[in-house]
Amino acid sequence: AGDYKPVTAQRLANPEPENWLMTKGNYQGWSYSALDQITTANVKKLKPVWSAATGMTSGHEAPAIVNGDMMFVSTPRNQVLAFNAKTGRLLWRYKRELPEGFGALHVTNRGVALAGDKVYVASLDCMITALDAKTGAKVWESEVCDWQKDSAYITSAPLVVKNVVIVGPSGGEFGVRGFLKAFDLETGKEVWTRYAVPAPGEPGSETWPQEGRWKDAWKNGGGTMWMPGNYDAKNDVLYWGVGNGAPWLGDQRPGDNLYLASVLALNPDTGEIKGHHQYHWNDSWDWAGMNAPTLVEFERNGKKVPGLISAQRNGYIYWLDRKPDGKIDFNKALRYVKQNVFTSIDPKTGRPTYDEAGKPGTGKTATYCPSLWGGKDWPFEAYSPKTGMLYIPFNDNHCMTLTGKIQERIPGQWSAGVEITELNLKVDKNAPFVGGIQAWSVDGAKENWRETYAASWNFGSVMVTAGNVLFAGGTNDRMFRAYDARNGKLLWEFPTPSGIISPPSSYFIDGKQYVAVVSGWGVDAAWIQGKMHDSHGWEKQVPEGGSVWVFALED
Ligand SMILES: O=C(O)c1cc(C(=O)O)c2c(n1)C(=O)C(=O)c1cc(C(=O)O)[nH]c1-2
Ligand SMILES: [Ca+2]
Repeated sequence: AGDYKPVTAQRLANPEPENWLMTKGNYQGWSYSALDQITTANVKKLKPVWSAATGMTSGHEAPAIVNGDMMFVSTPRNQVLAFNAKTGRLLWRYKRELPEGFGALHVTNRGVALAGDKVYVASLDCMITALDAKTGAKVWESEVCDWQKDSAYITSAPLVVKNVVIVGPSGGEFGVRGFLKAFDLETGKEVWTRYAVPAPGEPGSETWPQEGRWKDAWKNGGGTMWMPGNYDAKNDVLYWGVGNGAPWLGDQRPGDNLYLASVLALNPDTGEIKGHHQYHWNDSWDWAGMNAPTLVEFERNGKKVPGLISAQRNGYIYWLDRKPDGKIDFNKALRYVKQNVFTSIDPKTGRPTYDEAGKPGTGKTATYCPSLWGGKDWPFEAYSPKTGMLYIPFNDNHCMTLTGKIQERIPGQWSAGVEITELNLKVDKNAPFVGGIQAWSVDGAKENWRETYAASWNFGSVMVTAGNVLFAGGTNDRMFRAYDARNGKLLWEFPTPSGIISPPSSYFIDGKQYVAVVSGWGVDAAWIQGKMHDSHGWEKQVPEGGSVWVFALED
């Protein structure tokens, strides 16, 4: 491909339907394709066009990113593959060896970012690397974190905004104080850093212990920003989700603990905080708030207003007002799975009150629902402007019993305040399902339809198209499925070699619409499957091994 079309800021702000230039397809985070060649009427005729093994096991969580006829797929263990998107021919392979002694809790990667003639990828060992899109040759690399000293690792896809590429490390279970860093696209020089937990004296620090036994809690307080953010290009505001508290037990850091379990509105040029909303204070469940909300407009008193919507791990869907200056106002929150902790939500502020019996503490056992994986973990929701619905891959009928303790923080080791062997997941044996998809009308704030899976969790992102087709993997039976986005009717399915936890994407070349997805089960989905084997007798393992799949309509 000698004619690689540079990915400009204008293209990112207004992506052509033919391409899939970023993880969720657009800056609003819609996971929506405006292509409509594949429809509810013809999707039955979808056939595989090409596939390719990635050569990696573990969880493949990156979408196929497409610009013109080039496709980029990142895989576990620091690998990027470039294919001809039409033929499947492998164009180049970049691989970065993991340093000796490296270990991480989640050995995965959620995708690359594109800008200009470069491909940006963050790696488990805390580096961000710019590659030449045409050849895969390394152009620059910069350090985001220190995997040894900070016990941090990166799984997130970076996000490009104007002239910077932004990413943050993981490590909420290792006591990492979360942050984002922005790097200059051309030189790789660091432009800004924004910590999610304020240092003493900074705004928000008053919500952390200032003295006494826990006065240093902020230093390892968590709040990792391990999922990519979204961006309001019109008002130039970045929205990024903030993860769980560290350790998990809130009584080891008394206070609300801003900005844990929150969404932050940031100035993309400086990292300055312009607004925030905290979903729940003093996070004690690993429920986090790392999923950036989806940018939509919703109806209020017959008028469309700019808003943010998201299904959070804590079991509630949030409608928030998005102000041009970055301020975020609470509008409403509705429960979408069983939740036994919030007893009420303040209608003005969104602040919940808790049933203390459902809040684990140090030496205190509590059972809470949903379990730490939440109503929805990291998989992306999707929004269709055609149906006006938000599609949520969800899991219900599961709870967790935890007993907190004081764990010494040793770099590189689990220190969440609970023994990793004592994560007591309890799935209701009488429940008719665990995983599923819910479709909610954004304006009407009500559930329109749902699909449920009797014998599987759902660990897959969903993607919706202008042909009103909703594509979804996520189940342990290895299927890739297409639903009617209007009513949830199953229209087509195809078994892939492994289970699918990567987000589907769509693109268009030479008159043909393609749908791509990466098969490759692993990480938490695989861990949970093992637990379900023990408790429910489900198949112990879903076959592992990554492969890229591309589908189109038969001629
Ligand atoms: O606190 C963190 O830094 C952090 C990072 C990650 C990650 O980077 O994948 C996960 C989680 N937490 C987490 O709580 C979680 O449930 C989870 C599931 C997965 C996955 O890939 O299936 N990653 C992560
Ligand atoms: Ca976590």
